[in-house]
Amino acid sequence: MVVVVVVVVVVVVVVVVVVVVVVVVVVVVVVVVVVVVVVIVPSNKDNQECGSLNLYSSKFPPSDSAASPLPFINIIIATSYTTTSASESDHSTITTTTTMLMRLCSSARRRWKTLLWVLLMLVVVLNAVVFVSMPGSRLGGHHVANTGERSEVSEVDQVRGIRGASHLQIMRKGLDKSTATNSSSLHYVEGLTFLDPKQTIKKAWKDLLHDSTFEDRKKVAGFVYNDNNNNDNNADEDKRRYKEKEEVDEPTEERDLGDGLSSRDFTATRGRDTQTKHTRSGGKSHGKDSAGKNYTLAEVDELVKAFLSRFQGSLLVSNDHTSYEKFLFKLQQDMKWGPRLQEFANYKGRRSWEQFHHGIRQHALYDPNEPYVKKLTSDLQTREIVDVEQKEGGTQIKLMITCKDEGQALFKPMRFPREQETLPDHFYFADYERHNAEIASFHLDRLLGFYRVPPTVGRWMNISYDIHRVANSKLAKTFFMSPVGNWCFHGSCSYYCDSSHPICGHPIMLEGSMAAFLPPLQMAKRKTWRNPWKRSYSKHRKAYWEVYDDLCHKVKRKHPYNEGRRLMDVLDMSVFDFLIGNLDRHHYETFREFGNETFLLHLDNGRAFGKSKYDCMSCMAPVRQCCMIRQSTLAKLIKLYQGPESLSQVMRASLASDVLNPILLEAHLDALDRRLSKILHVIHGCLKSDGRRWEDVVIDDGVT
Ligand SMILES: Nc1ncnc2c1ncn2[C@@H]1O[C@H](COP(=O)(O)OP(=O)(O)OP(=O)(O)O)[C@@H](O)[C@H]1O
Ligand SMILES: [Mn+2]
Repeated sequence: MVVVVVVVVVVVVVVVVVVVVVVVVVVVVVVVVVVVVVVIVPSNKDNQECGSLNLYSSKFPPSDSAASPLPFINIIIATSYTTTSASESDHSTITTTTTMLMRLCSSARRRWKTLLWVLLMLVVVLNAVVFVSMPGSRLGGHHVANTGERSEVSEVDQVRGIRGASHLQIMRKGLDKSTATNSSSLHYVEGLTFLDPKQTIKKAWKDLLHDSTFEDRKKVAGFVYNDNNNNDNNADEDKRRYKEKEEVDEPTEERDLGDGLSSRDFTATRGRDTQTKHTRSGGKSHGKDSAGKNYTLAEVDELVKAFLSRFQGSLLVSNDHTSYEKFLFKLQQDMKWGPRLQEFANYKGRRSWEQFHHGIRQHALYDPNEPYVKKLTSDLQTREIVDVEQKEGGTQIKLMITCKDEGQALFKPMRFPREQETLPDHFYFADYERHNAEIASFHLDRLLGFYRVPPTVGRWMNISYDIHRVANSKLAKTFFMSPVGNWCFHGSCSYYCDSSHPICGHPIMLEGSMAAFLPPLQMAKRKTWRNPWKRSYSKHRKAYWEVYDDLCHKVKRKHPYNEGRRLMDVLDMSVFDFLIGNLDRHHYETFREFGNETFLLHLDNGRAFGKSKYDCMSCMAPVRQCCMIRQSTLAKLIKLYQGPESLSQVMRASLASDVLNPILLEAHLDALDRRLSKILHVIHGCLKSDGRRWEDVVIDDGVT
């Protein structure tokens, strides 16, 4: 009996002791965890991860610092950050406390083992329960331990949810994030206030944008960090080297320029005072290179002569001294425009982007003579930005920008300097896009009187103020500061959207192209068509038309190419792509409600102007294989060949209006003149071969 009583007492005492020990351990663990999570971890995080980024609020942490979704694992990780000794710093997730308990478990006598394991589990569960109910835990329902920001975050998220349905509707409800409270917590350009458009004296800012040279602006942009100044020196050095290389690379007598033409063919007529040539030098001088090289060809001179005598007296032929601008204006006097898009026909609106949508017609995207076009390009370049998100689709990062006037634009950032050409071993489809190619393509399209590219301008963006401040959370997470202190982001997409492909400011200002946004698809549906002369997009295969020459015969018989303007539009597109050097025209789009008798939208010209010394003769395959060209297009090309101004001259003058000028380096402008001659050479070849008549080759479909 006594023995039994003693045993019971001993057991009770032991149990009580164990319970007391466990309670003490639990209390200690809880206290440690609370101290670590509430006090140590946040400050530790700031110091460890934000580093030089502590200019920013908690909305700008590097994305990989995001907390683990499992809170108690977080605690353990956090504790191990601060308490593990050197020997234990193997990034395991075991805390000092849990290690202690585990050691106790393994060294205890067998009968206590089970009990201790249960206690260990209890401690872990308790940890979890305590953490889940703490502010700052994601499972607890709060994002950051900043209560002031909490409601705003969820409100913005809510708005974004609706935004998915109709962006414009939400914009119309007066969402203006530039004045929303989130900007208050974001110290966007501390220490760089002179670059902040809001704080800079307006005039100085205007001067910087409009009256300074490109070099001046680059210097200002790179002013803050020495590293960048060094980079500038390197860039200058590269430029010098590039120039020297250019001289070396200058086409020599023997060099084949494609399509069987060698530079000898061009120089053969150089200096020859033909009737067509002498007028070229009469053009207004724009500097050393403005006269351009003489790309006259004997065969082309012959074509021009025949054209002039054939169409003398019509609008297709002008006086030798008539400027190209005047010639184009006259030629297009009786241009067909057609009806407007139904949705916008009866609403002109006051804002430039509304008038742009109102101005879309069956036969052209815009009318360059309407005042809204100038207003639109200026708005795209200067309007305050109130919302930025990534535009889905396509391979490269592009941003959908909303300005304060609710106008929207597609922004493509600058990825590398203009001097950098497409690498020789890169396929066209692996090449980066160029913002300046988008801008230059708009100008060329307008000069050719096509009006099929949405108005596109250059814009300097303050990465922090214009983009990050108003970016949605998904995009905002990808912002960071590069090792030399440049502001960067990479967005999220299927290719090229990671930290090895950053888009960086210099140190904070970034160049890019802004293309006016077409009406939302819900209001004006578009149809995407496969280009019959699409490339294979394979390293190994060739497309049918690259192997056989008879694709045009097949295409001509097929709907919608067998009637109306469509085939001629595809040929115009081929001329356009050859001039800009764009191999990436896999598809084109049209506005559905205009049916097939409508113009083709020339969207996505970002891969153009990649190689100034190379002429993509295969881009001309549609024209060469069909041996056809629209009459008005030929007339414009001949006028530019004839002068008084060359294509490079009118392009140079047109591009000068852009804030990012120079848009194209001289080598690319020069290429335009060379390529123009080559197009006319192809047409000459068509007229000469197989006894083709003019009517078979030069097609008048009534579209000018
Ligand atoms: N100005 C615009 N307004 C509205 N939508 C546009 C505009 N420009 C382009 N888009 C749409 O966005 C899509 C993607 O644009 P774009 O083709 O320029 O991107 P991308 O990344 O170069 O594509 P890809 O990788 O296919 O070459 C286009 O197919 C077009 O439907
Ligand atoms: Mn593209």
